[in-house]
Amino acid sequence: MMKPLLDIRNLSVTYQSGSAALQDLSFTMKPGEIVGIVGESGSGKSTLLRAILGMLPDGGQCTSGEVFFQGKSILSYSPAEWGQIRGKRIAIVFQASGSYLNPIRKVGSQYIEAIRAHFTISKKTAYDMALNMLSGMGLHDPQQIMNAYPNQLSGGMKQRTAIAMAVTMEPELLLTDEPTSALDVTTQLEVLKRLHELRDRKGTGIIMVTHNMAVAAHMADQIGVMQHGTLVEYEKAAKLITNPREEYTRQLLQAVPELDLGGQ
Ligand SMILES: Nc1ncnc2c1ncn2[C@@H]1O[C@H](COP(=O)(O)OP(=O)(O)OP(=O)(O)O)[C@@H](O)[C@H]1O
Repeated sequence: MMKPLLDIRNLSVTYQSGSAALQDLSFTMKPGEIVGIVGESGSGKSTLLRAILGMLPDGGQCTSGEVFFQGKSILSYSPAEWGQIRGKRIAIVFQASGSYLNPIRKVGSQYIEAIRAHFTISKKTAYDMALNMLSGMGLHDPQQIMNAYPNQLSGGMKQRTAIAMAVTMEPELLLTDEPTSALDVTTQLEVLKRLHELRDRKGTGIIMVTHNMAVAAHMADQIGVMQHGTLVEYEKAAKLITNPREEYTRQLLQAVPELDLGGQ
C-alpha cells in the first residue's frame, strides 16, 4: 500500500482565549491528491493549515494528536527541522500572498533569491526557472513581470506570481487558503486550472481551503466539511456532492454561490 502523504490523527488545537479551534480531527491523504476543505467562517479551516505547518499564531497550541508527513511525526519538530520542510516540501499560499511581495524590490530579484536559497544553481538558471514557472501560471510576459516592482502589477498578477514562487520549490504538499478568493472570476478559474495541472504534472498533493463549495467540487478528489472544529464529513468529492451524509453538507451545497465552473 502506498504510504499516505499526510496522516492527521485526532488533532486538537486550543487558543489561549479558551476556545477549542480543532477537536479530535483526523484524515488521511495520498500523494498527488487534491483535498478541498470547506466550512463556515470560524470552523477552523485556517487553523488546520497552520497546525500542519507548525505555524499556529501565538496563543495557539496543539493539545493532542499527531501529524505524520510521509510517515514522520512532524508536530514536535525543532525549528531547524521545520526549516528543512517549510516552504520547500510543504508550501503555503494565502489569499493575500501576492501582497506580501517586497514592494521595494523588483519581482525578479526576490524570486531569484528565493530559488537560490533552496537550490545551488546560478542566477541565470534560477531566472530561467522563474520564467518557466510564471508562464506555467498563465502569465504571458514573464520577463516583464520579473522586471517589475510588485505595485506595477495587478492583484491577480501578484497573486499568480506568489503562487508560482511557492510551487517553484516543487513541494510535495501545497496548502492553499482561499488562494483565488480575491481575484476576478476569470483569473480565479485560470489559477485553479494551473493548480490542477501542477498536480497532474508533478504529483503535488494540495489541500485547498475554500468557503466556496463550487470550487471544491470542481477541483478536489476528496472533500472535508468542517463545522465547529471538527470534520463532520470526509468523502470522495463526487459522492459527497451527489449523496451528502450530513444535513450541514446539504446546506452548504444548497448555498453554492453563483460561479459558473461548468462551461470552460
Ligand atoms: N489567533 C487566534 N487567537 C484566538 N482565537 C483564534 C485565533 N485564530 C482563530 N481563532 C479562533 O479559532 C476558531 C477557528 O478559526 P479559523 O480562522 O481557523 O476558522 P476558519 O474556518 O479559517 O474561518 P475563516 O473562513 O473566517 O477564515 C475561531 O473560533 C476563531 O475565533
